[in-house]
Amino acid sequence: MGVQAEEFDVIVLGLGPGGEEVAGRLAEAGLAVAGVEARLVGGECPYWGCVPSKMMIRAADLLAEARRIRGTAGRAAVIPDWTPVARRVREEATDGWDDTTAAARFTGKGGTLVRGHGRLTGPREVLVDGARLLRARRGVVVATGSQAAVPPIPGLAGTPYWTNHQAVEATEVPESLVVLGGGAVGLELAQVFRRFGAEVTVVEAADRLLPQEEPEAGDLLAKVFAGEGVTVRTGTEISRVDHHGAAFTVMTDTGSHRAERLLVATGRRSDLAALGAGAAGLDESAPALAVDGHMRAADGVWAVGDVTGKGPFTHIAMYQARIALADILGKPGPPAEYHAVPRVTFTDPEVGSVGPTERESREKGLDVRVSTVPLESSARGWIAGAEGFVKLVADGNVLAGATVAGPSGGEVLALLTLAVHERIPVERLRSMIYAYPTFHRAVEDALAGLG
Ligand SMILES: Cc1cc2nc3c(=O)[nH]c(=O)nc-3n(C[C@H](O)[C@H](O)[C@H](O)COP(=O)(O)OP(=O)(O)OC[C@H]3O[C@@H](n4cnc5c(N)ncnc54)[C@H](O)[C@@H]3O)c2cc1C
Ligand SMILES: NC(=O)c1ccc[n+]([C@@H]2O[C@H](COP(=O)([O-])OP(=O)(O)OC[C@H]3O[C@@H](n4cnc5c(N)ncnc54)[C@H](O)[C@@H]3O)[C@@H](O)[C@H]2O)c1
Repeated sequence: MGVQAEEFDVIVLGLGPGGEEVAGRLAEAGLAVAGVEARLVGGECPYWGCVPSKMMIRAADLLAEARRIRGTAGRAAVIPDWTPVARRVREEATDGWDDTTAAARFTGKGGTLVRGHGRLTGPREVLVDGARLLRARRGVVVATGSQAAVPPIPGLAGTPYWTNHQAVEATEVPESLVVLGGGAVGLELAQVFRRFGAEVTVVEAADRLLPQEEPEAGDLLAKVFAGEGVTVRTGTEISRVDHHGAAFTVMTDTGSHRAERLLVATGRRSDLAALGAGAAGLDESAPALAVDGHMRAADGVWAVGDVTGKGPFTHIAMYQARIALADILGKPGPPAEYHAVPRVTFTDPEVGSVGPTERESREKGLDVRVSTVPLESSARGWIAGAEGFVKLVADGNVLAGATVAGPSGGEVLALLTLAVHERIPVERLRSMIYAYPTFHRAVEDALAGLG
């Protein structure tokens, strides 16, 4: 190839939450580590994902809470202003989409930051921007994450549609917005922009919102969204998108929707061919890199995070990073377990869930028992007038999965995540004392309902 290779112990390809964690800790352990990053050190989560979106949600939730004052605590005139939200996202969350601090964090640990697009050219070899060849004695950690998957809808390509990037970077609230996709990204952002005054329509191909979660969750969100003035179209196929002047037109099998902006939130994808996975002996036509319990994808190749397809969450990327790290350092602990993966959609009400849904449990042939109680069954839920529910799915005498929808649903979920993770018997959970009057007392009622 004619290019002199630079030698390292480990090359980490992609420095999102997963890659940054492995690379930083390996460097701290004294290994020679090259971290290759095409965009910003920190990845999707801090710059265009979890952190800025939750900052936007926090602001939108404050507006909603203020609007609840009427009839309960007096009167409040609520005047939304996006300026402080955009400022916080720019200044506090993302540093103006500048990763100087994050890069210094990595290099301060002794890592070598290599900026550019890396491509595997062998199991232990990465070529950056076609010019700089890196070779790893121990191996490569692939942590290249995922990007917005844009469906091949006629007319869509070439229009100035938004993905999560432009939505998070927005300095103004659009007058109107069509959101394609009723998953976590679409629903969280739809609710934010609606609460700040946009006319919002959500178009979801499946027959309900959040189709990967319990049907009760999607039904509840559809009801709440309708109450807030969001138009929800489920079971809807999009046939074409046009963009003329300052407006999009989204044509569907049930009618068309016009809006100033169009947000595509139809899932994520990892492009294994673009990172040269085949050169490392990996199947680059697969949707994700297959890994074993210690994150090994092949001899001398580990993979962590979204690219593994085990759950597109920052907590999964960081969990896997710790496991890969131990394996690379020759101190492997227990293999990864995925029976108790928690996930939270930060809509209001929040939907937190862990383990399989009822349907998935039945498909797996588990000994399924189900109990669902409304959140109002807890005194606090009733006092707060909170909409939501707790749904438990038991497999015999242990919980396989659970969903909590309501205020702080993701926080209440913690006790159920522990129960599922540790396979605590239902009888033992029933014998526990639940503080009065908390939202989580609904869990006690739901346990009683398991029979
Ligand atoms: C709007 C939104 C909100 C979200 N909210 C949450 C949330 O609340 N909670 C949660 O747990 N998760 C959330 N997620 C998901 C979370 O952001 C991801 O699961 C997480 O960022 C994945 O981390 P990762 O390390 O696998 O990869 P990423 O964060 O995707 O980072 C991968 C990095 O690799 C770089 N890269 C890719 N290919 C190459 C290459 N060939 N060469 C060099 N560099 C490369 C990229 O530039 C990127 O910086 C959200 C996602 C979105 C889009
Ligand atoms: N709070 C969180 O932890 C959080 C927040 C945001 C995103 N994420 C993760 O990031 C990932 C990506 O989120 P997402 O919401 O983009 O993906 P998703 O897969 O969760 O949802 C995408 C939705 O788009 C629908 N869809 C697909 N093609 C469509 C089409 N042509 N027309 C209409 N609808 C279509 C799907 O049926 C699905 O409901 C998710 O897996 C999510 O878990 C997590």
